[in-house]
Amino acid sequence: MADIPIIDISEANRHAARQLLEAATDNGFVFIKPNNTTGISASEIDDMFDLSKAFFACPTAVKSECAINSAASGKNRGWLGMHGETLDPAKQKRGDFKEAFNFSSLDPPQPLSGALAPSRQQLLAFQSKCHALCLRILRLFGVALGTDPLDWFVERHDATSGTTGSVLRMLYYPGLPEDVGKLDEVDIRAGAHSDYGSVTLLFQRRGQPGLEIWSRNQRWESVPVDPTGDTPAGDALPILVNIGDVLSYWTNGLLKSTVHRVIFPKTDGKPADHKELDRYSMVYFCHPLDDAELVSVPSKIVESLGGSEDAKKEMQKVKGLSGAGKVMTAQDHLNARLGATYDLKLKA
Ligand SMILES: O=C(O)CCC(=O)C(=O)O
Ligand SMILES: [Fe+2]
Repeated sequence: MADIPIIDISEANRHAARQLLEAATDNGFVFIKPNNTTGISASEIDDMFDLSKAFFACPTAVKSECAINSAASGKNRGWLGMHGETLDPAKQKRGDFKEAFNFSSLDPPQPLSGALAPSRQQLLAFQSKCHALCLRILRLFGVALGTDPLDWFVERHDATSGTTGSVLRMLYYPGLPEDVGKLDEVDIRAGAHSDYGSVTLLFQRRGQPGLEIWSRNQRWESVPVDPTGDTPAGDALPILVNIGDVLSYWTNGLLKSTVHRVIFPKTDGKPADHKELDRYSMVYFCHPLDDAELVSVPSKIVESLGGSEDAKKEMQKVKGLSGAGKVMTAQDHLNARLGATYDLKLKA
């Protein structure tokens, strides 16, 4: 099991900022203790999972009405069918064994079909609560790093002052679709990748494991669904938070954007073929404003501790994407990353 701490980020915990920073510089993953501070209740999360299940159960023709990257949905919004994305193209022969639905609050509103059609307000409310939680976490990182100003990260995520690539994503990994035949060794539910934005929130379900991280011990370690082991039924599970590439770039690699993947459930070390081993998860990918620049955050701590050799290599890659002499923006970076994992050309 991966070593991922559970942190209480309420005012009552005076050490929250330091604890968050420690986790972020270690494995780059942390659980947030559910309480009133997160602003997201157990029933709101359950309702979202009910909605997700109902949507993915709709006929393909219905889901296709809001297909991802269609002219109607717009870029990176809408429904993505089985194998529609390949998160680790160097390794995978087939795309990810998953379906997804990406929702963003940008104008014009994206089309919603099937079970989602009457639920726009619910999606908007949930995504805005996720964003508020991310801002709280970003504020704490600013405090922990002594950034100048302390809200340097927060200011770059102020959704009232520009557009962003932030997306709420529902994910469905079916047990084992009947038509796939035998699984190949490299077949995977979600290929190894790091997240592209600043902070990611992940909501998981009891009894539906599968997430693994490439830990500081240089091996795959599984991430628990309930890290306390005994969260009472009906209570919210801790929310998983991980650092994305942008927050890593801003901090010269001090905060770790850790590679992770989702594997098929196994019995006796082999992929299981039980239909009941579906996995549903929900992710909020928090991104900075499109025009935010990928530069180092003003912080003495980042100056003195950031800039490991690995981080420098990563930063060079990003600089390579932006072209000579030009500072890359969050939008340039996101477009480059999305373009590598699926076809971004808008279709009719
Ligand atoms: O479903 C999961 O647990 C993780 C999904 C994920 O890592 C992603 O979509 O970026
Ligand atoms: Fe991810």
